[in-house]
Amino acid sequence: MLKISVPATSANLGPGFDSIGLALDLQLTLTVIGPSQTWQVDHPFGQEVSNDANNLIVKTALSLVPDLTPQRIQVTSKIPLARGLGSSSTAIIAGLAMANELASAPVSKQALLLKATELEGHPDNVAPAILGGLVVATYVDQKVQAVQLPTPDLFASVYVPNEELLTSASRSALPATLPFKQAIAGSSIGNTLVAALAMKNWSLALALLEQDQFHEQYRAKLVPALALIRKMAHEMGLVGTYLSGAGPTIVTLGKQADLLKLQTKLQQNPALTGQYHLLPVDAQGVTVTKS
Ligand SMILES: Nc1ncnc2c1ncn2[C@@H]1O[C@H](COP(=O)(O)OP(=O)(O)OP(=O)(O)O)[C@@H](O)[C@H]1O
Ligand SMILES: N[C@@H](CCO)C(=O)O
Repeated sequence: MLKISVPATSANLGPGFDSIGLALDLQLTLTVIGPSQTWQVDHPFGQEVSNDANNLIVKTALSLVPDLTPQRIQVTSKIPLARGLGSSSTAIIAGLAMANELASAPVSKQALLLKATELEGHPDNVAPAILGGLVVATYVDQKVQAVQLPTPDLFASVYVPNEELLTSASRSALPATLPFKQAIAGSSIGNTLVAALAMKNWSLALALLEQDQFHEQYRAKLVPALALIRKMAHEMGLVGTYLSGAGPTIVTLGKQADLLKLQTKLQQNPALTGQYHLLPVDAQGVTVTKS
């Protein structure tokens, strides 16, 4: 039996738009039961997600290895769909990893990263989901370059609103161009964030997480919880709140004990009735086990 596990990811990390991502310990697990007449996908997502060859996992697998024998597969996942925790990336990577294992000529991890990035459109979810931990990556001219930074000694307070927000809808709120001065400010903040993360200067990193210039201000109207949670965290002396991926999930990074207190306070607010997770970083990335 083949089992594949892929972590959720929180992309952007403030100013790291389309570039920085963190793997979190909330997993999608795919089990390949065995060959079948047709593709069959048992999953917990209801009718919104197809359970045959049209499923994103299967379509992705077939895009890598078109002549794969159909299989019966079982998917379990606690990662909510279309909420900013990289669910589509977990499906893409699970599909690619399955195809790679079943193929007669498997491809390298770097080739899988390129293929996953092409399918997702940007590397900030797929790169940490493959490599684990904290990854900074760029995808320009069909070329992906990814660097794994030291795994941060931080936890993530994750607030998941009840409503879905598709990445495509959230990207349509973004401007076509940025003024040069704003782009330079955004880039310098992002660069300094990467330096702070590399030097394990967590207090500076947490402050810079809140200084994005690329996307949060344009998406703010779609994600009212961002301003609210940031304000409530500030009232407790905590910085490090940002919009996870395309939203609507809001993440605050910090020390586990501080985040527990923050969540207790957030849960008392009648405007914050979504789901809460307090997650460690996933340092493994995708894993494959055979038994
Ligand atoms: N396990 C899965 N199996 C099949 N399809 C999936 C699975 N997970 C996600 N999808 C598809 O991906 C869509 C969500 O992708 P989208 O990029 O909008 O959000 P996300 O990946 O959860 O968030 P973000 O990219 O902001 O982190 C779902 O509506 C569904 O169509
Ligand atoms: N960087 C992407 C992540 C979501 O897929 C975005 O913010 O749109």
